[in-house]
Amino acid sequence: MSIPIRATVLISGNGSNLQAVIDKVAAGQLNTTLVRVLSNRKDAFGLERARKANIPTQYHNLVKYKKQHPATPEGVQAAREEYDAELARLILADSPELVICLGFMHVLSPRFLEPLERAKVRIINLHPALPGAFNGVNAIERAHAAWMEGKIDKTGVMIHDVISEVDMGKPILVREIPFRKGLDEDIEVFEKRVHETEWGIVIEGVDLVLKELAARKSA
Ligand SMILES: Nc1nc2c(c(=O)[nH]1)N[C@@H](CN(C=O)c1ccc(C(=O)N[C@@H](CCC(=O)O)C(=O)O)cc1)CN2
Ligand SMILES: NCC(=O)N[C@@H]1O[C@H](COP(=O)([O-])[O-])[C@@H](O)[C@H]1O
Repeated sequence: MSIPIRATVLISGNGSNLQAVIDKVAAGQLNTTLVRVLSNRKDAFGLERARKANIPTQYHNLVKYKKQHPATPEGVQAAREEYDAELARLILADSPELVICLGFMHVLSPRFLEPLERAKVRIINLHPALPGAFNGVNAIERAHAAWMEGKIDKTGVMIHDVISEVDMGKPILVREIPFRKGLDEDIEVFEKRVHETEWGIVIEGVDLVLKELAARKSA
C-alpha cells in the first residue's frame, strides 16, 4: 500500500459517515491519514467521534465573523468571505491532499475554493440525492415528499467533486435508491435506508478518489 493520502474531513453534525471512514481506516481498508476533523458547529457529535479516534479537531464558526459586520446582505457576504478565507488557511496549514465534506452544512465560496485549487487540494462531498435532483439542504425530506406526491420513483446518494455551484460538481459515484410502495411511506424508515446506503458509498467513493490521488503521486 502506498503512502497514505492526507485528508481533512468537514462536518456539522452526527458524523455517522465520518465514523464509517474512521472504522475503515482503522481496519487498514482506506489508504488515508485523517489529519483533522473540522466542524462549523461546536456541538457536532462527529467531533467526539474524532477525539475518540485521536484525530485532531477544530471548531470554526461563522458567528464570530458575522458579529464583526453589519447585519446587511453586504455585511453577511463580507463575513462569509472572511470566514472562508480563514477556513482555507486553517485547512492548508495541515497540508492535506484531499478535503472530504461529510454533512458540512456551509456553502463554500471562491474565497475557500480558489486557495485550495491553487494548492491542488481535491474537495469532494457526500450528498443524499441524484445529480441535479435535490441540491442543497434537506434533500432526503424533499425527495421523499416528491415521491409521496407521485413525482418520482427513485432517489439516491452520490459522492461528487465540489465546485462553486452547490452539488453540481462532477459525480464520482452515484447509487440509486428506488422507493418501495407500502414500505417507505414513513420518512424515518426511508431516511434510515438512505443513511445505510451512504455508509457504503462513502467508503467506495472515498476509496476511488484516494486511489486516483495515489496513482497521480506515483506517476
Ligand atoms: N460551493 C459549494 N459548497 C458546498 C458544497 C458544494 O457542492 N459546493 N457541498 C456542500 C454540502 N451541501 C450539500 O451537499 C450543502 C450544505 C449546506 C448548504 C446550505 O444551504 N447551507 C446554508 C446554511 C444551512 C444551515 O446552516 O442549515 C448556508 O451555507 O448558508 C447547501 C448545500 C458543502 N458546501
Ligand atoms: N447537503 C449536504 C447533506 O445534506 N449532507 C448529508 O448530511 C448527512 C450527514 O450525516 P452524518 O453527520 O451522520 O454523516 C448525510 O446524510 C449527508 O448526505
